[in-house]
Amino acid sequence: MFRILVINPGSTSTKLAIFEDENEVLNETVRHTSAEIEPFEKITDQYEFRKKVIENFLNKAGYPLSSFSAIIGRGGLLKPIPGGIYSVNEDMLKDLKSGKYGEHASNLGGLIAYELAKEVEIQSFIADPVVVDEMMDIARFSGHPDFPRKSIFHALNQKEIGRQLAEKLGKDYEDSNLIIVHMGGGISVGAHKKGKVVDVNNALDGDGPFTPERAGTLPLTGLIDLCYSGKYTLDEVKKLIKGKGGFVAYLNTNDGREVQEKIVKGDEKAKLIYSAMAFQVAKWIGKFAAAMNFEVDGIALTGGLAYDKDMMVPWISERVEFIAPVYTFPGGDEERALAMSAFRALKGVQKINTY
Ligand SMILES: Nc1ncnc2c1ncn2[C@@H]1O[C@H](COP(=O)(O)OP(=O)(O)OP(=O)(O)O)[C@@H](O)[C@H]1O
Ligand SMILES: CCCC(=O)O
Repeated sequence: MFRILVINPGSTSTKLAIFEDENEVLNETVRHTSAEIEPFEKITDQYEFRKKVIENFLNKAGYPLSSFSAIIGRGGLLKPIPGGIYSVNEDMLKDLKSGKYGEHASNLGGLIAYELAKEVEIQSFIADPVVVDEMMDIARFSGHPDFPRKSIFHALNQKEIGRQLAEKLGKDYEDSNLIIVHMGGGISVGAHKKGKVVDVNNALDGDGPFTPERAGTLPLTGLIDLCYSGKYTLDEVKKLIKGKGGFVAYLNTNDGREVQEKIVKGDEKAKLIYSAMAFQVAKWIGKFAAAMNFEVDGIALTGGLAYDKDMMVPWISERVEFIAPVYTFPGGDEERALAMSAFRALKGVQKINTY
């Protein structure tokens, strides 16, 4: 029996799971408020904070590190690579630590998996990192050659949910046209055409709907003026867009459930902001339906906000269900997707890639 520890650091949470072969033994989501995260200037500064969360989880669960066969973490901003499982090696560690390809919570997945695995001399992996790139060439244009569009998104969950949605529709993933919307701390909307994510918003880089903690696409001239106003440093502007944008900027929270509670208590501003997010998500779904000539078999809503079946889900669905049937996969299935990659690699039935 293989016992696998799964580490999934998201922008607003750390999700942890223990699998024994294909069976999930434990799964816990530790949520991090914006007040908790804000003091950390860089993602790597969160290393000790997140590692402690994992150690507490293991202590509480009563599983010593030495009882695991392998550790798999969600990764990470790396050079663009094909999907699959990768062992964490020195080159990967260097890129994750330096933030050469950017900063994201999932960079910590590979880093912490490696350090913990080293302590007990077991293998560490990452799988389907956020940089998986299957974009069609026509989608790479932004409008200026200095700014090509990039494929950075919730690849792990989008691929897993794509497969689950295709199965629900009685089709093969490789033979379906799907739109998958992951709504977490960040939001990505992906056009999955015959098993490839041919177009997707860059969820990290001012491209897409606004999110619980990100500004999404902004009016460009206003942003340029702000950059040159002398009021903000470069890091402050970056934080304004990612970390202090979206719900955080409008409502001072990154928690969708808190926004819901405000709405239920009659807060009209909260209702308007929450419905504006649903409106923007629906518009991006329409955009990617056009990217697939409106030949869409199904639409999936997943990520934390897809738990909200009273407001977020119906407010999006009512605008887009004429395109294709809408299904929800609340939360997603990232931990299982990671664990199954590690399981297949340990069994020797999936090739382990070298970064
Ligand atoms: N029942 C719920 N209703 C509404 N919002 C919810 C619910 N449960 C979680 N959320 C919200 O979903 C968001 C977090 O989603 P998720 O856990 O998928 O994100 P994450 O893993 O932190 O980040 P990301 O998925 O972008 O990497 C938060 O705003 C959280 O408050
Ligand atoms: C880039 C995908 C993950 C996120 O939005 O946080």
